Amino acid sequence: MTRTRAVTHTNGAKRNGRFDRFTDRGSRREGGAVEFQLLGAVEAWEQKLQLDLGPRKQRFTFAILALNVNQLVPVERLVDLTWPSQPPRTAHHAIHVRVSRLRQAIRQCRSGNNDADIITRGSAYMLKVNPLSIDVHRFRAVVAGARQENDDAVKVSLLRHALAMWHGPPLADVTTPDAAAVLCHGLEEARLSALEECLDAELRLGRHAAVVGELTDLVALHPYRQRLQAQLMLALYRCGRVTDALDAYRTARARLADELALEPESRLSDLQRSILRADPALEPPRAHTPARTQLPHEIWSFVRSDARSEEIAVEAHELTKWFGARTAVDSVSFTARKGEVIGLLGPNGAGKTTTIRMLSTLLAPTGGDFSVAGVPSSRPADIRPLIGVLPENPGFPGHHTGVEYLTYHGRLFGLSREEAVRTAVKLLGQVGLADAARARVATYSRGMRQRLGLARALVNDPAVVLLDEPTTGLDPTGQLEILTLVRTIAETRGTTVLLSTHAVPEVERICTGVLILDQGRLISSQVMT
Ligand SMILES: Nc1ncnc2c1ncn2[C@@H]1O[C@H](COP(=O)(O)OP(=O)(O)OP(=O)(O)O)[C@@H](O)[C@H]1O
Repeated sequence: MTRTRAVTHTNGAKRNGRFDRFTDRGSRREGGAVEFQLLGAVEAWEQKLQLDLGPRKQRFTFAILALNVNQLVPVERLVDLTWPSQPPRTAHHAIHVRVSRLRQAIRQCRSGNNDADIITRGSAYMLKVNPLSIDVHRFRAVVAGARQENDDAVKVSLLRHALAMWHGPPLADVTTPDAAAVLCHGLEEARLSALEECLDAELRLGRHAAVVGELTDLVALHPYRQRLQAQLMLALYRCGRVTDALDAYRTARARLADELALEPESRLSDLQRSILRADPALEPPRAHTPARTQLPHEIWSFVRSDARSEEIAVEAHELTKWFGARTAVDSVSFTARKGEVIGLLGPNGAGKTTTIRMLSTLLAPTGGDFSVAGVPSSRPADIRPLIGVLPENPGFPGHHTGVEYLTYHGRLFGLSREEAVRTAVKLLGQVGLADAARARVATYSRGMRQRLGLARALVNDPAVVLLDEPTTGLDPTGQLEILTLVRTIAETRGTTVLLSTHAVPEVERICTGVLILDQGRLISSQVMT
């Protein structure tokens, strides 16, 4: 028997990277604190339950109090903001009623860690709560924390986490964009700056291929932001698309001249000159050495899903499978902990798929056993809700749209129709398929289908994701996209990933540990540094 423990990171970014970019509610951690959302629709959530904050105008009042959390807001100010031109005679009374109802709603769910309350002082109101339970304030705190980070991988994960708190324009369902812009002064600029910083860090990490598409879209949306233009030029250049990089410069310069009568900033013109002379300084950096996060504990504890990095997610004990006289998997034992990405590496016929299929409960082991999140393999029906699986050749019904397909799977896991649709839309956004959500799967490329398969594997918010050769058949860009997604899933959700592959570079790129199989036996295990 070979007994292996594929753990003990030296990689601080991966070990600490349990921020829940993919669980869009940071509050879904233990303790049941309520999370208030202003970035998009104005909502309140306690775990997976939505708290009713009342009709639109009542939620608008709440939004003002939440933006000014722990500060007294005079009722006059609430009246002015609610009725900018001519308040009705009953305005004060109306605000009073709204605040009373909001107070009731908030107090109703004062379970667990929720200590939110609205207090009255004279003719002013104050929402009293930890500011980090409000997404706007948490966004700013996480971005500020990310700026202190020296490790670009951690910086990127934090910034992506912060950016994923945005579900739409601030206060989207309670007021007009103009009024929201006045109330949320500087917030959109803060979002764009965070995005630019994140993309700079991605480029420093050598992830130009992964971000070039995102940058192309961003430049189209924000044609006058020269930092984005420069990032796009650099990404294109590093992808070997020198002509496109120079075209991007020409387009930017022409647009600035025609529409704003401006010359490009030196960052653009210098970059263009560097590209023309193939300056070696533009080459992508070498692999980076991660450092420990420096995020302050208070913010960190709001960001990551939990601190139990030693929690065992999968434990296999002498796992064995025979097919007749053939031994496909032979006494394989290992442990994988929460948030690890473990590569199952080996040549054809090594037993990778059979191992994945046993852990997926599709095949019963001939010998040995395993557990997932503490549930033993003798209870496969209880394991299934804890895992997400992307098989080697997943079948997709081409006539369904992406959103229909994921909604269907969400329903299979017991989500209400509304929850299933919401989950489907959220996951499609997270795997980069938002634009294709309503297109039929038959029209998806192979890379898009693999991303859809990953989204499907996440529908039930699993503790463990099992991926069988997820990059097979993809071009290098598609491979990189899938690998980046897989790493992000582990870093942001704390999900444990077991991934089978033939490819050593894939393991080197994203795995925290590797199990090497040959002829069914575990011949080596290593922690990746
Ligand atoms: N259903 C089956 N019936 C009989 N033999 C099987 C079956 N499934 C797998 N095997 C055998 O078990 C061994 C391990 O196969 P497995 O598919 O797990 O390997 P693998 O490492 O995933 O290979 P590949 O990289 O080619 O997918 C092989 O010798 C294979 O022929």
